[in-house]
Amino acid sequence: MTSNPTFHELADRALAARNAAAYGHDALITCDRLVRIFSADGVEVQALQGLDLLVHEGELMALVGASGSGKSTLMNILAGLDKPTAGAARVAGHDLLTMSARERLAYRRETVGFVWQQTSRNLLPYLTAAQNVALPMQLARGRGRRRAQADRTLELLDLLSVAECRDRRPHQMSGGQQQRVALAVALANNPAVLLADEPTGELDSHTAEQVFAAFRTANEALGTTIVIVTHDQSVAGEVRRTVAIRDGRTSTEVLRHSEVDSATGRETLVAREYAMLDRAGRLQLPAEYTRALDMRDRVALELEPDHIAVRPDNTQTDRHRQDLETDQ
Ligand SMILES: Nc1ncnc2c1ncn2[C@@H]1O[C@H](COP(=O)(O)OP(=O)(O)OP(=O)(O)O)[C@@H](O)[C@H]1O
Repeated sequence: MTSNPTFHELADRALAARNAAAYGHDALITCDRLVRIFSADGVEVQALQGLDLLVHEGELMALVGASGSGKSTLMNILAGLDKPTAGAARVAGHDLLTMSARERLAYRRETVGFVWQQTSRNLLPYLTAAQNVALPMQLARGRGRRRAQADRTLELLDLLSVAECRDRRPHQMSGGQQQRVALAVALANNPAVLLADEPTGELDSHTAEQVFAAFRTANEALGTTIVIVTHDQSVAGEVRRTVAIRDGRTSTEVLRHSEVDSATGRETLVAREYAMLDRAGRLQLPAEYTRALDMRDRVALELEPDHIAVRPDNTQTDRHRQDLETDQ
């Protein structure tokens, strides 16, 4: 039985709630119960159904999920190209729900950079690589400081190992070179966040590796926070954190860290999978786990000192067995 709280206890609780850090206060990207509903021909599609996600400054992380799970919807919202229906989304201090059209334009030019899957969507075909990289700087800051812009253009092309492409137009470059130049374009204004939607989707595995290496270089050398949507297992397997989206919500997360074998001195990457617990206490159990134990509709929970046990609901099978026994 719970006793009624005293006035002092209530006052302490109110103070603690006021002082509690807001969800995601120290994150660069905060998605808090994000909802996006599309209506087409009178039919509603809930592309995001209360998605929670935190990304911290300096992270390089991957988002994975089946087709239709909501990855592109989330990326378009983070890119400032689409608005959520409900919930909260903040990127580098910008509130993506309440931004004015003018702030949205500045946000897209200066706070986020993006690289899309289709190489043709990333680069202007009639400009050289160097002109493509310089363009966002000219649009954001006007035509002044041309020397500084030219220097930064060359630095970025050099950093991403495509300096030799500076005077070539997109059709004179390979697919991998185009994506690395696209990365330089996206980094031109030194964005806080770089978003990439299947950037290696149109490339063979060897070229994909080189392009992914360029993303890693950008993350390590410039400290840019990077979120990559990918189907590519070799990309998803190489980042420290992979978040899976299922039915418009974050479902599981794989964290990787390196461990050094004390005997051989060899370094290996160790991965561990976690399920996401949202703030309402909801948890998505992996489908293969629930299938393996034939868990449906209802499960039994038991609180143990250091874990919570989730067991199949045996009352249904017990009742079924009792029914059979009574029939005999
Ligand atoms: N503009 C739109 N109008 C109506 N429904 C949409 C729209 N955009 C997305 N959807 C729907 O929202 C859901 C999520 O789509 P989304 O494109 O975000 O998935 P995805 O995970 O990126 O898939 P894929 O890997 O195939 O690109 C899907 O059911 C999709 O049909």
